[in-house]
Amino acid sequence: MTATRIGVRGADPYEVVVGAGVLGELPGLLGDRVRTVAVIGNAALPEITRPLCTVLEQAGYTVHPLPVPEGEAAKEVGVLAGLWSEFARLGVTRSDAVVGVGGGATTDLAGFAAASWLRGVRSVLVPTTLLGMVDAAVGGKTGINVPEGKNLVGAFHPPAGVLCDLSTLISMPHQDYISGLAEVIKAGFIADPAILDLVEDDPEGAAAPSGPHTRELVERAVRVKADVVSADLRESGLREILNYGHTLAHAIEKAEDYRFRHGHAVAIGMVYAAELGRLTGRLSADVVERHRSVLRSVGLPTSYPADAWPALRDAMRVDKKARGATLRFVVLDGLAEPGRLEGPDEELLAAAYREVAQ
Ligand SMILES: NC(=O)c1ccc[n+]([C@@H]2O[C@H](COP(=O)([O-])OP(=O)(O)OC[C@H]3O[C@@H](n4cnc5c(N)ncnc54)[C@H](O)[C@@H]3O)[C@@H](O)[C@H]2O)c1
Ligand SMILES: O=C(O)C(=O)C[C@@H](O)[C@H](O)[C@H](O)COP(=O)(O)O
Ligand SMILES: [Zn+2]
Repeated sequence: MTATRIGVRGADPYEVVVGAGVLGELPGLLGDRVRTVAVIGNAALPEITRPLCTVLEQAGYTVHPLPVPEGEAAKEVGVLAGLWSEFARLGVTRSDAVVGVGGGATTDLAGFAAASWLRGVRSVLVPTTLLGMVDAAVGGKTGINVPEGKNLVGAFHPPAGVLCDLSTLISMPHQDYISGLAEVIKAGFIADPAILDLVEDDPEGAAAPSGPHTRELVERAVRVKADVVSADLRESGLREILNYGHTLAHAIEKAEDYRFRHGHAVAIGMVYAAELGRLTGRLSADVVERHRSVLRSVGLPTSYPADAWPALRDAMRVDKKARGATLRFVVLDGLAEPGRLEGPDEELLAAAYREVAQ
């Protein structure tokens, strides 16, 4: 089957290539001016990283594999500092490139390592999770976590290309795949409700990496993201819609010391945002219920402990959409009609939380 190429427009346009068995496309995305490639790969995925390094070596690149801890443990300043030392030792220059191979945690780190080294070297991202393909690797948000909050240190640094080889999804742990579905469903609520129809028609198929609609779901979600970031790379307005559900989600991730899957937190956060919309008279109860039903149909959580509220409320203060002490939320005025809720009062915030509390 041929690969699909989805363009991301902007000052430095690039392509997101989607298909099965497409790792051979990597040299084409790196370009022929690059000589040396630092491959920052999730250490738990040698069966993906090794063949990819071979593809690069056969294409004539000098390849330096740099394994990093799997998952969220990669998004730490110590790991990033270790990569800077490696870049210095290897003599990585501005004519070289970084390739990031792994889930969203790995590509966020690799992207930021590329953004920060020599004030920016070329990167190509090879996401190996559903979440990475439909969201993290596309759009140029890169970064790491700090104890004070999620993704608080980072940069906008668009990749030179993104390679989504659907065959890498087969080995994914089920719960991590489900976590990625939360971002797919998010794309459905904010922009492309056909995604919701596909999931609702066959939740079991949607929850399987080799399901009948996997490719269509990936491509639809990538198109949503590509269109948004093409119009607003630096999140000066439109891009905020991709943050639907994330204000509460990041607070949950912090409260759980980053051991709670991102997509699971986003699922709960979307129900919270939907409740904010309903309680302010902007969103119908039917659409709120649709959030719960579609998320639950694939096994995503929609509630969180009641006693967590004070800590979550405190953590939401550092949300990047906030302006000073004023919290700002992405809410829906209807399906695919994202809007903003500015400065909600404390009672409204707590009332919406009571609707998700268990
Ligand atoms: N930059 C962005 O725009 C953006 C968007 C969404 C999410 N994110 C970030 O992405 C991260 C979450 O990404 P994720 O869900 O991909 O998590 P992840 O990178 O932690 O990967 C999840 C798990 O899957 C394993 N894994 C990855 N690929 C595999 C494969 N093919 N086979 C078997 N196991 C595999 C990993 O080892 C890990 O244990 C969060 O840090 C989140 O903040 C960033
Ligand atoms: O690309 C974006 O913009 C997003 O908000 C996508 C989110 O799914 C993603 O989790 C992102 O990393 C969150 O960004 P943050 O700026 O809130 O840290
Ligand atoms: Zn997200």
